[in-house]
Amino acid sequence: MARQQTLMGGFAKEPGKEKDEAKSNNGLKEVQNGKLNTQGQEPASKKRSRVIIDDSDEEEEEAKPQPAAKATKVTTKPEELKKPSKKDEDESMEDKTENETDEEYEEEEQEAANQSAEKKRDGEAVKKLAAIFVKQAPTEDKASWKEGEAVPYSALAEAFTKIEATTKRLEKLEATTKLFVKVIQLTPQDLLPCVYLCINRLCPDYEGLELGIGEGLLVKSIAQSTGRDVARIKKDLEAKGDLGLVAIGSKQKQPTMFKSAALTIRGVFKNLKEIAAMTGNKSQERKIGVIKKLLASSNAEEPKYIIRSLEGKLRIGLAEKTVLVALAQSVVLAGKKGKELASESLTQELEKGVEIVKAVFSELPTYDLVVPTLLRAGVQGLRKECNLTPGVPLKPMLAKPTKAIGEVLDRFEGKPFVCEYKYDGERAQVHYYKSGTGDKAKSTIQVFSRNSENMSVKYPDIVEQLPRCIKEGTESFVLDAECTAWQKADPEKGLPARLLPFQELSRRKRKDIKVEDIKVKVKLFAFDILYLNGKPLLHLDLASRRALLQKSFEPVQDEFDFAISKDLTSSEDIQSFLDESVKEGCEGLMVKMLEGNDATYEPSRRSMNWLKLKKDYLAGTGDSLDLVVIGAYYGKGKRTNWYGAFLLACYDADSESYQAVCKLGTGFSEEALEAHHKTLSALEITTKKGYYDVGEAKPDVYFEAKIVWEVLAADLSLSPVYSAAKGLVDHRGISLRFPRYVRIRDDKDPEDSTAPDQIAEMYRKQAVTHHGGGKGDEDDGFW
Ligand SMILES: Nc1ncnc2c1ncn2[C@@H]1O[C@H](COP(=O)(O)OP(=O)(O)OP(=O)(O)O)[C@@H](O)[C@H]1O
Ligand SMILES: [Mg+2]
Ligand SMILES: [Mg+2]
Repeated sequence: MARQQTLMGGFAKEPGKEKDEAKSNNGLKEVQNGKLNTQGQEPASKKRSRVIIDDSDEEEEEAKPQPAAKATKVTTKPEELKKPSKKDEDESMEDKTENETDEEYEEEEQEAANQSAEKKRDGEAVKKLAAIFVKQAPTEDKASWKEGEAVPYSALAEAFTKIEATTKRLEKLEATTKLFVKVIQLTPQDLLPCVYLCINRLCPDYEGLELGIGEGLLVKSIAQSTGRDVARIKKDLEAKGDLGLVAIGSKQKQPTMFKSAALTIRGVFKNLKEIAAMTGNKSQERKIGVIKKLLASSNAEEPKYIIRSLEGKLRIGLAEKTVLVALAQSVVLAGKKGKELASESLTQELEKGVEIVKAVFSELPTYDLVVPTLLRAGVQGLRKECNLTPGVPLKPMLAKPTKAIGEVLDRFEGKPFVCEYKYDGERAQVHYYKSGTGDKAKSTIQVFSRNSENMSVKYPDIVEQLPRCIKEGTESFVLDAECTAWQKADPEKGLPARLLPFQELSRRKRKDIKVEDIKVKVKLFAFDILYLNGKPLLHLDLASRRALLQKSFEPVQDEFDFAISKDLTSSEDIQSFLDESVKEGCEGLMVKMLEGNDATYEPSRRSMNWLKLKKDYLAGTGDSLDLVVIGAYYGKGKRTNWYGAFLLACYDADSESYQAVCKLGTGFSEEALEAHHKTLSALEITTKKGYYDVGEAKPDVYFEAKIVWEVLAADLSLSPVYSAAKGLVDHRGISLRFPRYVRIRDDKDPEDSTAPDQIAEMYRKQAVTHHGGGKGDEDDGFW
């Protein structure tokens, strides 16, 4: 059966998708041959549809979609942050010198607790779960379907209902693991779509297919499928605030005429993919057609989850990292029965499994390869076969903000570090690999954004320029670099070549770009290398990686260079290097640990081993924030035609909710206000979304959460009005004082906006700095 062979998520056999399917099957074939190598694959060149400023006539459902569980960071529970165990406390007390301040104690305890919290939490969860599984083997649970049959969607909806009903991570993990175990035992080919539905995604980010269907279209679909008026549905939506619930309610009001075939996991997943891929003429009607069918066949809680999946927000509190832990555990558990489960070593085996799956996934973040390999070769096989592979972008390492040079020196405590220019452009992860031999040999260059979006279409000039900087002997690589707007020297006017500000870069078109038409030239500044000639380099320290980087590439005028760097130690030298970087058009410096275990590359982590020191740090909050526009206030006086101010929010990945953080009305030029009005008015929605937590804020209109803005503030304060980071520092939320608009961040998705715990950290740090000095705490990135 064709369907059963397409483990890789390529169920659809529609015209125009053969390439994808070939790619998927190709990946599968290679995995089955016991060799994992995506190098023979075609580059994924599908582009994500995005909202573009000045392009607001795009249809609603074509707007930039937002997947739900795209958690890219860990939010450590506040109670775990604040209360290190008694033992930890005792141990850390021993090291302290007399003259350290209380704030420093707190900061250090917090840092230590934070660093190990995630590991401990996973370890404990695994132990507790093992105990549960020993008592009641998940492998012996009854399933609602038979071996080999397509897994019914109801099995997933039931698991979702359990997961949604609890706030305990352990219970969420247990329900997810049990479902996966059954799927592996009875219908393993459905595991991949099952995992994707749990994280509410359709494919890896770099393939660019996303959910996030607009409210209007969903309302219409519900109306048509249940024979109710659009106006009534909207009324219900205002009352209930959740389209999922509205869908269930509407179905209950509908007379049941005949019973249609039950939905299956693979069927729903295939339909979601089809809907997301529909574009162009009549796509709106076609989408409604598929959604209507899905709703017609759905029962009980199913319509709720279908609608929420389509919206792009599942909101059952199931973070991707929990799904990944469940995946690892279920693979370990699936083959075990009775006695084997009771064995002492089960806990260790589960812990090891989780560790391996997480480590491998951070290097090769694609379920399309990880899931089939796990099914075929188990956890041990996964470690052997799956590694960082050019063609599959990894989540970049991120930096911690600092407020003063003293803080940088404190952090590195005499260990060697390097200061580099912090270029103000766009992050570019450049992949290069060769495939085929002889006449068929070809090399592929791909440029990925910080969101793993394929930017090769936006930057055909990088693709064209790149081969010139590659030295002989460099056969394959993954580079970490910043792509900046660049002005060539003008000898006639006597002007030297120079960096251009970020705004110039954002003027570039995103689609249909021809190299000859490009006005804004770009230059690439490489600062790291993650893979070279067939070998991943993540585990080497930065000093070694840098040496390899410099050995393998050469600067090309106006096209490619290494990030300018200096190994400095004194604060005076750092200060003058910072001033110099700013004079050259940079944002400041990046300061990085150079040697030892703390200098490895940590994918997706906002690490203490990379610090950013920006020119405008020295006053204010230390860093700008990237916030989502969720509402607006009508303008007065000169601004009557446009919005006068906006309601901004941060994104909390754990609760999949947007938390209001401030009202913003300054920093805009008239042109900017006009352009924002054009973009945002197309995103207006009927009522506040259930997942917007706005506290006491009362904007005049709400928007779909799509647009991210960079914002600066004088400082942060506790607020009875706004809900951001509520409970992390205080029972009140945190708000920005004197916020001002800086620019649009179209390289960030709403889910990549500043997180509540970053805001809490900025607030705490500000309080500490008022007392002089103090360290930030480690953020565990995705993990
Ligand atoms: N030498 C460098 N080393 C590392 N990153 C650099 C360097 N020069 C410029 N960058 C850029 O700086 C970014 C980190 O600082 P920045 O404040 O711009 O982050 P951001 O994109 O706003 O994200 P966030 O604020 O979430 O960290 C990197 O992601 C990278 O794009
Ligand atoms: Mg930047
Ligand atoms: Mg930033």
